[in-house]
Amino acid sequence: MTSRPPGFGSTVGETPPAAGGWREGDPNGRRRWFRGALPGLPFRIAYETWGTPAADRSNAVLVLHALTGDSHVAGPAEPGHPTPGWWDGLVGPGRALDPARWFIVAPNVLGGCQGTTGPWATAPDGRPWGARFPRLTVRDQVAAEVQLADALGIDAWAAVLGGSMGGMRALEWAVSEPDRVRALLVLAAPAASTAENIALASAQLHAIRLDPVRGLGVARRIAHVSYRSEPELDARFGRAVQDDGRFAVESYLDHHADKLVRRFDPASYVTLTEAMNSHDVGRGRGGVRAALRRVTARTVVAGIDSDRLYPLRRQAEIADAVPGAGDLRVVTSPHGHDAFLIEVDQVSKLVDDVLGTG
Ligand SMILES: CC(=O)SCCNC(=O)CCNC(=O)[C@H](O)C(C)(C)COP(=O)(O)OP(=O)(O)OC[C@H]1O[C@@H](n2cnc3c(N)ncnc32)[C@H](O)[C@@H]1OP(=O)(O)O
Ligand SMILES: N[C@@H](CCO)C(=O)O
Repeated sequence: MTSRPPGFGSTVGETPPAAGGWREGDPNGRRRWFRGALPGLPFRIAYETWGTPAADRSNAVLVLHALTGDSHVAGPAEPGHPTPGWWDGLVGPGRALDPARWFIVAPNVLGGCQGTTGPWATAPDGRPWGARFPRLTVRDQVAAEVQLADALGIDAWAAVLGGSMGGMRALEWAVSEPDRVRALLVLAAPAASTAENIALASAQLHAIRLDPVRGLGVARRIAHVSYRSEPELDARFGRAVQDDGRFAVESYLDHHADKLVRRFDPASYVTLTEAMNSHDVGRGRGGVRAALRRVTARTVVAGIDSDRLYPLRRQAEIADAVPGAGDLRVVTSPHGHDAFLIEVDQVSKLVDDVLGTG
């Protein structure tokens, strides 16, 4: 964790949280908070759980969300939370994550804006953190989640599951805390963010620094193109033009931008994007391959055949280096990176295999 360079984010973090943000309160009666501290950063983590912990906590599964996700893995849209659970189809009786068997824990990431401490929150001096919020790494985020596990009495997770940014944290958990992760699913995530990932993020960060609110919309448009595949966009929208004169694909991106701006904090988006840029499990550990050899979890690594953000070779690298990981698993989908949210049947099968319930 480092403080920001002088001048960083002069326009970032001064915006009030967007109206309707799911930052406070307990709208679904399941959200809980844990208070912890990293050096210079007292924090709270909002989390939701499903199911009942076994006396020895041996049935605990950690589910980690992606960039704009949160603790609401399952359940309907709610007041203040305009989207249903992001893996709603995976949680429930008879589903891959059955609360009758598993104690499912889903925290909102450190630096996020859906209940957990982020730049939107109040600093110890009583003023909003804003642009003073420390720069976080994925390792800091996992360190905070380790404190949550300690508080819940979970010595080792039966499984840690994550897609995209959640997959980065899942992998970091398995590398930094190998004794505490018995099984691991890394889905559509890399061992380290690549030059292209950082380049795409750079354009998004510049947009937000120019104008936090409109910039967040631009950032989402840039990002969303990378979340879908070129053939899909072509097949769905082609060159169609709407009555209002916009290309249909422009209108589609406008829609996703508007939705995100209404529910997400620009400064959190910056914090989380910078954390993803920091992601490199090999840093200070002798490189990626050496770091991945630390993993002792029963591991399933999966990618999506149409993912252009984290192409399959990024997951092949992980599957190749993690001891006993076996072959890379491939989710077949036209939808690109977002398939980790969309292809519920295929992802359920992966979760079954990780949990040994398939
Ligand atoms: C990790 C996380 O979990 S984040 C939380 C969930 N994720 C998000 O909200 C991220 C943003 N959304 C997405 O990434 C995707 O919508 C997913 C992955 C959730 C779902 O993907 P899909 O089912 O393929 O939805 P798709 O991307 O086609 O978007 C559908 C929306 O676009 C709208 N849309 C489609 N075509 C157009 C168009 N030409 N003009 C305007 N809007 C359009 C639809 O009306 C629909 O709107 P709604 O979501 O408000 O109902
Ligand atoms: N749609 C996903 C993509 C990033 O993985 C999100 O918004 O979190």
